[in-house]
Amino acid sequence: MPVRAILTDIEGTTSSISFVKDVLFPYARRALPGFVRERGGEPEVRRWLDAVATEQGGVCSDDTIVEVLQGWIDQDRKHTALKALQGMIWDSGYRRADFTAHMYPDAARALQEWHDAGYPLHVYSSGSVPAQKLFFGHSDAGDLTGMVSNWFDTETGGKREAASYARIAEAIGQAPGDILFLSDVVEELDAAREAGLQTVLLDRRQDYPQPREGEATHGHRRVETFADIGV
Ligand SMILES: CSCCC(=O)C(=O)COP(=O)(O)O
Ligand SMILES: [Mg+2]
Repeated sequence: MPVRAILTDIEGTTSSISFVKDVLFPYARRALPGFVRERGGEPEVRRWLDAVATEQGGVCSDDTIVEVLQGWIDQDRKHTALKALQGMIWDSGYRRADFTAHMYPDAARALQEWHDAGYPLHVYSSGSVPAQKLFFGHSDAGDLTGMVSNWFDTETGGKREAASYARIAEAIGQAPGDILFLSDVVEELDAAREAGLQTVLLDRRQDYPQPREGEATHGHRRVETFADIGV
């Protein structure tokens, strides 16, 4: 089937899981107490802190909210409030050049080639849209934001829900069957396939030392790098 647009995940797909788990998450974990102390009064920050308190059953002190959020980081919870707050914290890390975002060279190369060939590129990640833009804007391969037409996060819906992919297809104005979704998580690919998208599983040795083969691929086409996708 022809592909007319590409939708990609970030962590484990364009970029290594270890950069997110070993650099970004610990950075946010450490910075959280100071961030909440200094910026907890800003409406855009308070809105998400209040969302955490509500989920905990009501009124909570800021110290408790910080502990809850740090626990969610440890569990890799893909909670929209956590992701929004993490994005705000990483902003200063990127601006101070404390780190650049990992981007596999094969991913940067393929995205550039597809962009040059006229394929619209879109991103769908559990990271908040501002965090995605920071990530692509401060990547090891330079500022890649100009290549991306649309950004989607969990405000569009969960990545394991077919309805999210239907919403994305609608938003970008493409028939679901014309969109190729790339991810390292089979449950996300299952949801995308249910919505009618084409799918490819990224199964990178650095991120997944044990190849996912046979039933573990859930029938999705499996590649180890973007160079093998061959749009
Ligand atoms: C792009 S922000 C940093 C990554 C992150 O927080 C995350 O949860 C990534 O999840 P993904 O959906 O890209 O696998
Ligand atoms: Mg991923």
